Amino acid sequence: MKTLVTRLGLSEEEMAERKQYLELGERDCEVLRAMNEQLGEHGGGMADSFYAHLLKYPELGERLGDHAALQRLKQAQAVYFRGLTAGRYDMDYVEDRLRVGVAHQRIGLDPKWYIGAYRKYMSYLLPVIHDLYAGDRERTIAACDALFKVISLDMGLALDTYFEVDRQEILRHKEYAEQIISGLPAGLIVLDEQLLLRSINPAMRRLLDLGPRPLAGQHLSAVIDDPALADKLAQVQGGGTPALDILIRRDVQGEERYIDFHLARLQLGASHVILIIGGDVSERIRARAELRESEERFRLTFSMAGVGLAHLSVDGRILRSNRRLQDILGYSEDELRTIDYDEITHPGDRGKGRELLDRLLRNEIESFANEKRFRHKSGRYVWSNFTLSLVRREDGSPRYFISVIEDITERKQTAEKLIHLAQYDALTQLPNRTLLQDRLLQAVSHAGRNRGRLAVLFLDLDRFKDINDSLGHAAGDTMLRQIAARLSMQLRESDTVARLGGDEFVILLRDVQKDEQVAAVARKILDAVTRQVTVGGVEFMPTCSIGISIYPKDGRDGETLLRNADAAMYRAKENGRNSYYFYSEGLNEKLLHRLHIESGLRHALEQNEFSLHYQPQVDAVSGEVVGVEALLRWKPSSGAPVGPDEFIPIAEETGLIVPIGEWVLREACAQAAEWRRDGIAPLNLTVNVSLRQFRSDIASAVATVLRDTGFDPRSLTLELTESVLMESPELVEETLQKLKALGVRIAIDDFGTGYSSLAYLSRFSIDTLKIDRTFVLDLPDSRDDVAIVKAIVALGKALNLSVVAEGVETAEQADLLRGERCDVLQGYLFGRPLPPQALRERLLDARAVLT
Ligand SMILES: Nc1nc2c(ncn2[C@@H]2O[C@@H]3COP(=O)(O)O[C@H]4[C@@H](O)[C@H](n5cnc6c(=O)[nH]c(N)nc65)O[C@@H]4COP(=O)(O)O[C@H]3[C@H]2O)c(=O)[nH]1
Repeated sequence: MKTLVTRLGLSEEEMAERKQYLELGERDCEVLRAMNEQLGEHGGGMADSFYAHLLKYPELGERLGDHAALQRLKQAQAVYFRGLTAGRYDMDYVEDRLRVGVAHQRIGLDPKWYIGAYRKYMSYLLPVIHDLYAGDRERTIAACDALFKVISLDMGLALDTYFEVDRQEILRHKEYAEQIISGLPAGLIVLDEQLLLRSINPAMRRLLDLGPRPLAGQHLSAVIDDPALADKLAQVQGGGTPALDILIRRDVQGEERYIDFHLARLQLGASHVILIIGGDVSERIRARAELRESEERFRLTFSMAGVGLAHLSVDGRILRSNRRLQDILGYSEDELRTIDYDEITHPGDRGKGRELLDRLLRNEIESFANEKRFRHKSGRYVWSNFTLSLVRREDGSPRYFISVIEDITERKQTAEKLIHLAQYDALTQLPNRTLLQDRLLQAVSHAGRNRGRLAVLFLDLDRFKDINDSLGHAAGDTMLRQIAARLSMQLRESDTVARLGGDEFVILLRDVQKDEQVAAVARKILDAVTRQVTVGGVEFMPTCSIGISIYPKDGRDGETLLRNADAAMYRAKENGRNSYYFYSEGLNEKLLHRLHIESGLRHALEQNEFSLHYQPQVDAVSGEVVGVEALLRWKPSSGAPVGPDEFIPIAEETGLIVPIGEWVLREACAQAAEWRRDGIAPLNLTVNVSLRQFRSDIASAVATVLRDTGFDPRSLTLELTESVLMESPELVEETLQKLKALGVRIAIDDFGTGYSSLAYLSRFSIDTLKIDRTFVLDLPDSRDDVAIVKAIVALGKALNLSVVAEGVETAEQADLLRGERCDVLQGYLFGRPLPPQALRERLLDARAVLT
């Protein structure tokens, strides 16, 4: 109550002022006090009649409550009436009055009822007063006047209470509304018709960055000055549109902000207000812009991507495709829409990835990739790296697939080429050693499982090195290609012909039953190879040697089979070339021995392991030594001497004979020159020249040696075998002419053992024929040999050639040869090949005997 008193400003002074204004003085108080005592007996009746009147109005009845409440009210009313005329109107009185006012206001007793009740009180009291003062006009008027004054004071207080309580109520509502408005997340401005701000909430202040400054009464343009808004406001003012939306971009503290304003008109009686509700939608706008941007980015990435991209429906139709995919597959976007991938997938790749696709659909993997071939519109196939991923809806159900197709055709082709290069021989296109080993492995394990047999044929061309050396590599290559083609034609699909390198080929025959069968194939191959080839304009009759090993008896793995076939091939070569040979145990030892010799030979020259022996040649008639034949000896530092019959063919094959032969020539010429200087009569020096040497520009080698040693060319005879002369006639003729031009003589060794025609004897400028010792051996007993010897000597005489017989071991042989007019004899009968010193002594001795 004290608060109410304070709020109403009812201080002592105020009350004094009110009383003064109502002219309520002490005299009135005395009148009222005097009356109060006499009114005492009317208190109850007054309250009864008062309430009886009130209860006539049902609306009031409800408010006054039940009987008990009514009794309490009546008593309170009686106290009130007594207080009214008690004559003490101090602050306690004021509080009492206010209390009653508050109680009335609370039960909803409007002032009209209150004032009406006073009227009832007054109407009751006036006759009572009249009776009380028994017509004393002055006292009656004084009492009524005092009563009016105090009632007016009371009413004033009651009305103040009503107003104040109402005001408080209104203030509470207002505060409530303001709390709601200021708590709103949306900004709110209320404008009057003149667009002056009535209120603005904190959210709007924040939106517009206005701070706390007072704004009420200011024009809207002071806070938002935007023509678009002004335009919309005009529409809302006009009343045509009840609500409008507008988006405004503002710069707030350097930051771009978007505010969505919602304008509404609110009619309040005859006037109206305008509500502006605003919200910051920057995030939404930004998100939308970002989404648009990202969609644009995606669109660009999709269409410009360097790989083929497509969106596929869950049932596999192409919904959308990019440019690259259209290029890769050769279809337009519209055409692709009518195609599903399966249709254009290579039949061999169709089921590929099915399991992965199921896993993708079951959400076990996010994507998968595999390599597939797709049919280009032109019909050709394109190799692709195909990746598929799945885009799902929010509920997890499949929405569409994204496929990425990368054209890897070129990469695949390169890889295939590389594989081909790695497995095939570039020159002949035959499988190379790697692929052969693979096939061997397969064949061996297949044969092992099926108790089968297979054959490995190791083939080496005879004298291929000579072709390479004399005609060059291009010619050699042509030859190899031709041989490769011939070999391939001889074999079945299931067999393999491989080239190991150089002139070595290997043939793998599967499912062979008997050795005869293999031998038949080997013969067929020999026949196929031995057919004339024209290489570099020169005609050749190639031959080859074949070594054969059989699984399982000659080896249980590819490597052993190859090694043993190789060993057998060497044996075939030793057997006279153009033949085949089956591997047998012990062959490897021979091969090892051969390899041993070969490696020893490579160092023999520099290790000074060679020496020369000289075998005398005597005049058949006088018995005088007229010449010597230089014969090569090799004593490896690490072992026993090796005979020339053994190492010369190897030196020949490996080409080592060229430097070795040159050494022989130089050594022999130097030796003979030395003997000459020692005073030994001029001797004819015979030096053997092999085919290989002959081809390697022998003429210039001889010229150099002769110049260096100063040996007389006319005393030098080069001994060639018939096989040298069987070489290409042009080459032989040209070389022989060069040699003749140097002044050296030419002898044919082993005459009669070869197959060549006799024509070359006259065609080439041959000086000497040497009768092979095989014809001498059985003289004079063998009539055939006697006949041959006679024929050779006769031929030599007819062609004006000197004839030498070698291998003369007995006097009978010598007699017969002498009798046939053979010119020179050579053999153990006249002397074995001797080291230079021994020979020197012998020659010096002979000279001593002669002199
Ligand atoms: N049974 C028997 N043999 C006799 C008799 N008189 C000589 N001989 C042997 O017969 C061979 C004669 O040499 P060839 O026919 O040119 O046969 C030579 C020749 O073809 C080759 N050779 C030797 N030295 C050289 C060389 O420096 N260069 C080349 N390219 N080949 C050579 O090696 C072959 C063998 O030479 P050698 O072992 O020294 O064997 C020599 C010699 O020792 C005889 O009365 N009875």
